[in-house]
Order: sequence, then C-alpha cells, then structure tokens
Amino acid sequence: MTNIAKGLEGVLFTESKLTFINGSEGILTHLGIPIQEWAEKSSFEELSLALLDGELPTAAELAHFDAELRANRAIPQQLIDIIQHMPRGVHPMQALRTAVSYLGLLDPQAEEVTPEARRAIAIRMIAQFSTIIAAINRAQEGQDIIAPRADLTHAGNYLYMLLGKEPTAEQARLFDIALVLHADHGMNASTFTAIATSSTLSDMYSCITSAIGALKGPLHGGANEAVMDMLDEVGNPEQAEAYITKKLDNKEKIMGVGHRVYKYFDPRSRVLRDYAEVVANKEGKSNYYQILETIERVVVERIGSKGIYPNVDFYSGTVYSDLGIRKEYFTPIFALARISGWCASVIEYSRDNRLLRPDAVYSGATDAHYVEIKDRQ
Ligand SMILES: CC(=O)SCCNC(=O)CCNC(=O)[C@H](O)C(C)(C)COP(=O)(O)OP(=O)(O)OC[C@H]1O[C@@H](n2cnc3c(N)ncnc32)[C@H](O)[C@@H]1OP(=O)(O)O
Ligand SMILES: O=C([O-])CC(=O)C(=O)O
Repeated sequence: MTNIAKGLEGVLFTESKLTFINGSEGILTHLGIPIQEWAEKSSFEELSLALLDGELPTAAELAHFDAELRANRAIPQQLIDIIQHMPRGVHPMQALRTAVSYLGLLDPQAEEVTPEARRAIAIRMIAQFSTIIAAINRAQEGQDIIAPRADLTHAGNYLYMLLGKEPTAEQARLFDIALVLHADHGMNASTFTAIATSSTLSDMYSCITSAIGALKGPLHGGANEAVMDMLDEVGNPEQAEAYITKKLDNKEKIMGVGHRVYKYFDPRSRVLRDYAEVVANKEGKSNYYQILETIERVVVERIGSKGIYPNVDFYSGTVYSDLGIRKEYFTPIFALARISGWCASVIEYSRDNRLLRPDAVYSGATDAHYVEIKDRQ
C-alpha cells in the first residue's frame, strides 16, 4: 500500500538555515541561537534583519535597517481610505488580507521578483504591517487613524498608533519580546503557503496575502484568539478544572495546546508564561493566568503522554490584553511578527527555486463514462 504523509507530517521539501526545532526536547533556535537568548537580548528589528540576511548584523547594518523601517512606516492615503471604508465588524484578518493585497496595487515594484526587489518589498512590508493593523483596529472602532512616529521602536510605535499614547518603556519592551517570539517558526502552514505561492514565481504581495489566509485559521495563528474565547467562557478559576475535564472527556480539542512539531513544552510558551505571571500579579489581573495554570496542569496530566503541551498561543493573549489589545487583534499581531519569517523564508527558497507540487493517491472512480445529464438519476 502506498504510504501517504497525511498533513505532510515529517515531509522534508527544502533546506533552510533560518530555524531549527527539536520538538521532543522543546528547543527552538534561529541561526543556531536559542529563542530564549533572542527574547532576552535582541529586538524584533534585529531578528528580522538576521532572518532576511541569514546572519547576525553588525551595529552599522542594524542601524541602517532600523532607519529604513522607520522611514517606510507610513502607508499610502489610498490605502488609508480603503481601510476607513471597510465594512464594520469584519474580522481584522479579513481586513488585513484585503489591505495587503491592495498595498500591492500601489507598489510600482510589486511585480518584480529578483532577490533585490523581494528584499526591498519585504522591508517595506515589515515596516507597514504595524501601521496597517493599527489603522484597521482604530477604523473598525470608529476612531481616527494615527500616523506612525519615526522616533519610536517598531514595537513602541505600534502601541502608540493603536492606543493613541506613547507606551511605557516596559510595555514597548514586552510587546517587542512577543514579536521576537513569533517572528519565525520553520515550515509552519502559513510559511509553507507563502513559499508554495512564491515557487510559481509569483510576487511578494501574493505570497504574503496567501500566508495571511493560512495563518487566520484556528488550527494555526487563529488559536490565540480562540484561547481567549475559552478563558471568557470559563469565567473564573474555580470553574476551570471541571470545564477542561468535560472537554477532554468529550474528546474536544483544547485551543492553545498541541503542536505538529513540539511533543513537549513549546519554549516560547515558557517565556510567555513568565510574563503572563507578572501581569497576573498586578492587582485585579489574575483570573486569566489562574485559569490557564489549571488548564495547563490538567492537559499535561491527562494528555501530556500523547505529546500535547501548551504552544505559543496559550499564554500570549493574557499578555496582549494587558497591553490594551482586543482579542480579535491577537492573530493580526501574530502576522505583524511572522511577516519577517514569511519574507525571509520566501527569499531563501527563491534562491534555489523549484515549483512545489505534491501529489495525491487517486482513489476515485475508474473506467467511467460520461452520462448525459438527462439520463442521470
Ligand atoms: C502557532 C501555531 O500554529 S501553534 C498551533 C495552534 N493551534 C492550536 O492551538 C489548536 C489546537 N491544537 C490542534 O488542533 C493540534 O494540536 C494541531 C492542529 C496544532 C496539530 O495537529 P496534528 O499534528 O495534526 O495532531 P493530531 O490532530 O494528529 O493529534 C494527535 C493526537 O493528539 C490529540 N490532540 C491534538 N491536539 C489536541 C488538542 N488541542 N486538544 C486535545 N487533544 C489534542 C488528537 O486528538 C490526537 O489524539 P488521538 O491520537 O487519540 O486521536
Ligand atoms: O510551526 C507551526 O506548525 C506553527 C507555528 O507557526 C508556530 O508554532 O509558531
């Protein structure tokens, strides 16, 4: 019998120098450097450049890249108009998908697929994603759109454009760490989708628009919002154990746990848990964390033996909501970070491109003949 790799599990289709994951031990590295070190010592700007170029930048290279990001933050007025006229109540991921596709119409370089053009477009997209997402958020809430500021960090500027006031240094750094943790993750579904699109020699905006669509689903990036829905449904920590036990007894999926590659704790979930605990220790903020702690304990006890542990989406939402971000924007924030990994992976793959085209075992009818429509039952 032919062996089918359902879900493409374990299928190796390319080489990459960007990200390494050891799922059984819960290890994640970018360029060989552990994710914990990136989170502690680096910034989203530095990791983005390192992924694009495949090496740690010098101070001068990073300063140049940072200046390029700051200079490219503004988005065209035509796109602002589109965002302002989007129907109210759409999911922000729908809005983001449309906005990025439209941005491509306004970029005279959009159709260029040379490595230089792809890199230049990537830098603009990394810079502009935060402006687009903050603009969608404010427009959907009937608020004025706030122009980016060039004197703030990437993370600080996003929070400023979203909330209309400068974040504290602590808030900006916490958000920066969240972006670092989400920036890249090997051949996940959305990165693979971006690469599949790029393998046809399509343009960067098409690659990224397809990736946004893939990230949106609740089995992938959409899980962070679904975790928050679950927390709101549980309501208070006293209900958590009974709630999760019932779900597991009914063989229902728990959001924010389980992963195709990790069969142990996702290391990013450990970093985020520590920050979620800090948030919880603030007055009146402990409910979410206490519920998550209980869910984590019960899940690990009950189905840890199947390799089901918290993933990156489990604790991130509690950190975001403390920063004043609504749950519908958790997945767009994932995109705000993952844009770097998508672009870097597309650029890396396109250096030695080959059309992606897997196959299926045919299991349909054979020896059939066309039946005239009038003769069909
Ligand atoms: C950023 C990211 O994309 S991280 C992932 C975000 N997604 C989520 O948090 C959604 C919840 N998790 C899931 O749905 C899954 O774990 C996925 C989609 C992430 C990975 O799925 P797969 O690798 O296909 O695992 P698969 O579905 O084969 O599950 C293996 C076993 O674990 C169980 N399992 C997997 N995830 C869960 C879960 N979240 N809750 C309960 N049981 C689970 C399955 O029921 C299955 O059990 P069985 O062998 O007794 O039938
Ligand atoms: O790698 C995956 O399958 C999912 C993902 O994007 C992540 O965990 O960050």
